[in-house]
Amino acid sequence: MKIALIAHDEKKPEMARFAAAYREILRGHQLFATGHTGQVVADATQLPVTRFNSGPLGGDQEIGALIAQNKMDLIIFLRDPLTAQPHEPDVNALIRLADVYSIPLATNIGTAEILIRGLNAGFLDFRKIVNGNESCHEKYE
Ligand SMILES: O=C(CO)COP(=O)(O)O
Repeated sequence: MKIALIAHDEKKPEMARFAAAYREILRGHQLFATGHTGQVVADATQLPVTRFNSGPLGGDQEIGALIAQNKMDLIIFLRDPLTAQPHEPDVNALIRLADVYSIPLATNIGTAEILIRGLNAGFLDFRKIVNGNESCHEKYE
């Protein structure tokens, strides 16, 4: 599965603890992240992370583009609800696209815990069917 990990600055320590705690689950998947979060996750886990631009410089939009192409299966986005973000429209756009394409998205650590354990338990296997259908469509186009 393709997993996007994103955290606003105040939530980066929480993301580092989360990624380290669930390293054994995350290592079986492809990890993507906005720029600084990617560095935090890579440092915490020593796992490979594909890093995009930093959020304020377009990283949220880059991940949103992957969602629109059906190339993202799970998003953990630890948002800071107490700090105004200069790129709030980009944050909202990413969350909107996750809703448009029905991609599981956690915006806080409580939901993130449930989704990562659900991933490990196979609850996200429906994504394989969605991805399989995409291949079928490509085959007949
Ligand atoms: O701002 C962000 C998400 O909106 C995160 O960006 P960074 O991971 O580069 O700090």
